[in-house]
Amino acid sequence: MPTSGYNYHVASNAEDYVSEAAEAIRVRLEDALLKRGKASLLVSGGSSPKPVYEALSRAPLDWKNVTVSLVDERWVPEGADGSNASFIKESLLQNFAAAATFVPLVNDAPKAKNAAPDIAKIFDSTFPGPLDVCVMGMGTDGHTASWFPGSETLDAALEIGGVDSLVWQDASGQGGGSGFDDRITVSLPVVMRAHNVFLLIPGRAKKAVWEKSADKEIHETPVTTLRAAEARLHVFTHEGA
Ligand SMILES: O=C1O[C@H](COP(=O)(O)O)[C@@H](O)[C@H](O)[C@H]1O
Repeated sequence: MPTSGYNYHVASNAEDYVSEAAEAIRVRLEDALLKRGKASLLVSGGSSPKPVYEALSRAPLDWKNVTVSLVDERWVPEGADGSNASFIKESLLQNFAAAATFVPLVNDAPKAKNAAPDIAKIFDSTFPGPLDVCVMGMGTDGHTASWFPGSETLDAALEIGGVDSLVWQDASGQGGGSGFDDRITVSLPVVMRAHNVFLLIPGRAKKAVWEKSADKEIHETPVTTLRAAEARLHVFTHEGA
């Protein structure tokens, strides 16, 4: 399988996928902490990265100097169903990782559209430079972050020369956002500037979606655009169910 310059890690089972991905992320965070005394980590919600987050939370890093935020958020208050913030607090920000600083992507505005510029200001001052690690998930419809196929707002997120770090998205495209259509997401330029981009897509079904996406157009299968990160992209999957 040609990988156009990115790193493709195919484990033989789910257990190895989890330990290998968690270790690879740990190494990049440790490297940033050694070089700069601090590290930045953006994480996705979803089922795919969950066991990796649980393993990473037990890594004895200098977590008090790690700032964590989200790749995307569904526009629901923290604690409500579908909240990526709650999910990250329950999966990643436990054990040693409980010492990290967390920056949410939601406020009490009624719609993400109106809130995105204010949240972007906080995001930009928290993360003025390239992120150390950006962890992406993927749905079987080929979305990553909240970049949904067929969404009318997708162009704003994928604009390569765009200046907005965070944009509002209406996920009610072809597949929809699982009932969570009002969303905020990082834009493609933020991900493309990151020092390390991890795509966590466990199992044969997601692996097949990723491999087929090589020939797809980005509006049809947005995840394919991550290939542009080349050697900074680390894809972790496994051959199991
Ligand atoms: O809606 C979302 O879904 C994707 C993938 O979720 P998964 O459950 O299929 O792993 C996730 O990456 C994204 O952060 C989330 O908002």
